[in-house]
Amino acid sequence: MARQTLIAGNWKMNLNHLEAIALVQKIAFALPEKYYAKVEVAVLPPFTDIRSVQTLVDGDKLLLKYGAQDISQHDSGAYTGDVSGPMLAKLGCSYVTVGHSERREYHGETDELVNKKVKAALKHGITPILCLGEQLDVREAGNHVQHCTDQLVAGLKGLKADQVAKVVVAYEPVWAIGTGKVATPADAQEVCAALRKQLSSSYGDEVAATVRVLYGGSVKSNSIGDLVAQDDVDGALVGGASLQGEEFTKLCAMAAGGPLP
Ligand SMILES: O=C(CO)COP(=O)(O)O
Repeated sequence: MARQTLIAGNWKMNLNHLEAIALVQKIAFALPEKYYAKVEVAVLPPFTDIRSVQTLVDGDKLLLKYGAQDISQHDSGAYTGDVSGPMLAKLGCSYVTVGHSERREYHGETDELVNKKVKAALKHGITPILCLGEQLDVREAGNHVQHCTDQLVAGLKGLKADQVAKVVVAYEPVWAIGTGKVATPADAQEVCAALRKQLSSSYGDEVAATVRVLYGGSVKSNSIGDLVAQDDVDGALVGGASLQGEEFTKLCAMAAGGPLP
């Protein structure tokens, strides 16, 4: 089965719940339902917005999916500030990003913790979007492919093939995040193809052909088309451009092959 393109908007720490409602309404209004047949669209708001987004999506039967930006490795207990898989599942979250470079950098998340969080998401029926990617110095040294495949192997450690088949992988080179420097389609393809090859050698061709591999880093409506045209790029994890209704809608439409709504 062909992999369906996924565009996920990572809002990061932006927009309160009222602003979240306004943005989701804007997307729902501007992106006609026919586009959802070609592209799956998800938003990943801050925790405080999820309930409001859920109410809107359920109430208006929107085709838009939603999820969270982090998940605790624990199910419940004395873990101040954490939010658990059961809580996110109860809110109808379809996706959760795990191991985003900002969490690795600012919250000291290690591959080991990221691996636990991937397992926590799967345990509660939430699709983890396993984020990985190299810093600029790693790329300049020519070690980016090895770095990314190592992070993939570590993030999936201990999972069975049928579990891996449910994971989404997001290649986000750190030097491209929030910098306006989008990777070239060929650069994105190089790493995404290497990740798929790694999946194939660890879990078999069928799993490798099922897992969606996204690209993230300064993706805009004018760059998404050439990125998703690559064989191994199955969509994008979008930061800044996902905060603007019109631009995000345009980006989703372009990912669906157009035309603009
Ligand atoms: O980190 C990102 C998505 O997770 C990318 O952010 P930008 O699209 O703002 O570069």
